[in-house]
Amino acid sequence: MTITVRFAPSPTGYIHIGNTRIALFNWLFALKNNGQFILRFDDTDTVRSKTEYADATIADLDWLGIEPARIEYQSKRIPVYDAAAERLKAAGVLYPCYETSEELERKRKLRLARRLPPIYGRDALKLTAADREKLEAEGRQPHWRFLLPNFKDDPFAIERTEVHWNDLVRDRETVDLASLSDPVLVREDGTYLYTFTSVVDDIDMEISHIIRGNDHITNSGVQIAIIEALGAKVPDLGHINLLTTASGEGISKRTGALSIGSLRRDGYEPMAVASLAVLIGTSENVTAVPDMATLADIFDPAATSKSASKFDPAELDALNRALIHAMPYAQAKDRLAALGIEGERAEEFWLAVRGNLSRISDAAGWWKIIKDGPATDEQLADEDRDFVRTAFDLLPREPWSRETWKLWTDAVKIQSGRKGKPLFMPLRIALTGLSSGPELADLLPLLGREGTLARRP
Ligand SMILES: Nc1ncnc2c1ncn2[C@@H]1O[C@H](COP(=O)(O)OP(=O)(O)OP(=O)(O)O)[C@@H](O)[C@H]1O
Repeated sequence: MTITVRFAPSPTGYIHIGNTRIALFNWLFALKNNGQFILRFDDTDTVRSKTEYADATIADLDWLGIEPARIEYQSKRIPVYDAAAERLKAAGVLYPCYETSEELERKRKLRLARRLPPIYGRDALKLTAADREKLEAEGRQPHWRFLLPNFKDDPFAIERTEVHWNDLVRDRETVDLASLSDPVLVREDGTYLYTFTSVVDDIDMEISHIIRGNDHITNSGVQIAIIEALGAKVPDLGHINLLTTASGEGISKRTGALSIGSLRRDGYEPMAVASLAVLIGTSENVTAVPDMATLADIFDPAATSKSASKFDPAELDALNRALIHAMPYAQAKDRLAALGIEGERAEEFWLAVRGNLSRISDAAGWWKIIKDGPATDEQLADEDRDFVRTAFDLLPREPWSRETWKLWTDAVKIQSGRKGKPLFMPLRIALTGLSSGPELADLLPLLGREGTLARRP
């Protein structure tokens, strides 16, 4: 079987870490199974959907390393939905309703008062052709509901009807259709709802596995009924737990919080974001995975927990540092060049400083310290000034290597009687203007004898 998956966001805002978890689950599933990944924009809501958001989503996915085999826009596929809607109408399972929202609300209250479930009572099914003509003559346009199957001859009886599937993540899953209203699939203005367009596209695009957030579980029950009414095979389904903020709040595109764009601008590495977005809330250890192929090997949708998981940016910081600390120069090269860090010593510089960086952009500060002189954060204490001056007189001759620092400080130790922090810290401050940073053994060859002497207080 060809594996085809899709990520189907609505372009109504910038995708966030929660959406990204779903995009990545689909992408890794495709990678692992030699399948294809379709990006499909659910942009039928023409008021809220914006091209700018769709373009930003493509760019965000690209930054993460997700390259869709196809990009589809539902707004360009209306004739496909028209044809499928006609088929459901012809089969008698898509029926016109004329109630206004006020009328529906009144009926809902009446049902509650009668201790009936507050769902749509299917009154429209009782309308005759003459009733409908009359309503339309009054200027009412119908919206169309899908008749959920109730396996009884009497369509007015709402019997207990359960839909089951074996979820990739949650094992046996059940939705009781009797507790749901017949869903509206076509609005009064003829536009289609997501519940419908998504099913039609999943069939048309031969989606083999639908992997999405567990906010869609009820939808899935309804959609299975629609897929069956259209005579198609139900894809395998997997519902992934949702991510919340560190304080437990929901994440929505509407707020813009934890958007991929903002994480990228904050200097996080794509694989730090991907590692956390995929491994959080699973039984796997959360580690910084250096590339997608390795993440695909580790990835196991069945290991996902059923309850929501908190996305903590502090964890992202730790993963980001771990990736940078181990990052080869070749991988950082272009971004370092964009910071002005290039030339024959750039690689040596990178290897010296990467262990101290939280972001690649932090390298610029160290490059400046090496090129232009110490930072001004820390000043030498008066009592250390003479000690440092004398120490500089003991600097070894060139050529300089990683051993130079030890040679130098051994000599300084003998001459001054100082050791440990009282010996090293004043030298570090004189050389860098900071009280912490990369190994001085690595910095000395970069500074060279002349550059080091220039820092003599
Ligand atoms: N917090 C979340 N955690 C995990 N998955 C999520 C989260 N929010 C949405 N998703 C999933 O992202 C995919 C794209 O959904 P959609 O575009 O509707 O996103 P949304 O953020 O829920 O949208 P909106 O905020 O506009 O309502 C869906 O599979 C959905 O289940």
